[in-house]
Amino acid sequence: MKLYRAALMHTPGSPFAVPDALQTHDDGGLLVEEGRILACGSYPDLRAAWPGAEVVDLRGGVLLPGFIDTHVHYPQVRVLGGLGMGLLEWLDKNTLPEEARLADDTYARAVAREFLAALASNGTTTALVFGSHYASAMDVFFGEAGASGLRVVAGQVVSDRMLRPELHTTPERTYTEGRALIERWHGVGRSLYAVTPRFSLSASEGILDACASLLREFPDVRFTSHINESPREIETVRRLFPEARDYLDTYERAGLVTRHSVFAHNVHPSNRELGVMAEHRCTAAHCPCSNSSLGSGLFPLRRHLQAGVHVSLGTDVGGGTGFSMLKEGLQAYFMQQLLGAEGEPLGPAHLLYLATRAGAEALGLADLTGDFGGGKAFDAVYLRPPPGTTLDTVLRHAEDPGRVLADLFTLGTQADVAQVWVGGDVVYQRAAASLEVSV
Ligand SMILES: Nc1nc2[nH]cnc2c(=O)[nH]1
Ligand SMILES: [Zn+2]
Repeated sequence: MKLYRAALMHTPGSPFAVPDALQTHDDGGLLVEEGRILACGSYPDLRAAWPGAEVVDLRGGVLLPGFIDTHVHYPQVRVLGGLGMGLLEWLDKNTLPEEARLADDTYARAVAREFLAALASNGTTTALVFGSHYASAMDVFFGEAGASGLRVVAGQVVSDRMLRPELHTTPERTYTEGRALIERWHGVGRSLYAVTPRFSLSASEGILDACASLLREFPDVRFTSHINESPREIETVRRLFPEARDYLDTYERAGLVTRHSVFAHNVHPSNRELGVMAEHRCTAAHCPCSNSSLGSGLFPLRRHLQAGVHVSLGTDVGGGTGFSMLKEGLQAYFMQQLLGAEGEPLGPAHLLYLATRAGAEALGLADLTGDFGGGKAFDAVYLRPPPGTTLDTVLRHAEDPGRVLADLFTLGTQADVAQVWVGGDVVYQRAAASLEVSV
């Protein structure tokens, strides 16, 4: 039994629903046994109640629940930085040529390792991962994900039009390869499967129906895709699906809008779409860095909240600008500021919730991870800025926990991530002298 001692913060509730959702302990303790949290509270109280527990002294930094990235592309880590393009040009010129390279398993393995290492070193402990178009690259990915210790929900991406021929499949292969991957990997270790048509623009009704068949056969499997990202994309989908009422309807008619569905972006939704999403309790994964970089638009967070649609956060690497969920939270804040009177004012508690607990809820994993509640897995990120950095200076002068959290989102980077745990296992440790001091 270990007692981790640090300043700690988490959001067991939603700050969009309750005013005191942020819980903090300046001198906090987390009691952990076999990777599970037994208790979370003030260190002196826990120390008195469990005097025999081994103390891990992490004072000087802040312990947060591990970040949960609900939209990130495994094959795109090497093509980050493709600036100056809108979505469709960016896919065509920057991204799809790289995705085709994952036909080679050796290449795919190197990319998978880089990708998983980047998640862990940024403090992300759970990710909903858009996969590769190649089934063999997904076998490689799930193998590497198991070795990394991270929680991943991932699936083979499927498309049968409008991309490039080597990335296209058929409804039949969608079903047979998807089924084989689910049987091999869903529920194995910390991995789950997500059925993943790329977007309706590149999917025939046949492909969407094959995806629905998989979901009917494996009801516990998750679903993810893109929606309502850029005006040109939306217009093309309208032309490709003349019968559909709107973009969501292309998925809805196939039976793909469920509690297990996570739709990335949704920057330009209609009120009807928001109503249906709320009714089916699916999630919009907001990706503010990507929406800014690709010029997709300003996410209408308030309209989602007013309609009752659940919202989580994603980095959308490589349309986004990196793996940091701290940066993503800050960009979400910026975009609501830029919306003026239509923006939803976000405080640090909202940013922490969006980066952690909201993702766990989106993925149906809120009983397992996303906050430090008793019985949950010890999935955590320890942020400790190197001495002399601006964040280090600012934190020394922060007057209350809310301000500490705001400072972490404003100034925190990958360099401030000192250690990361999943289920009590260390999955990342910054190269330095050991931070664990047992007393
Ligand atoms: N941002 C983003 N949008 C997409 N829509 C279809 N594919 C993609 C992708 O790879 N990135
Ligand atoms: Zn994406």
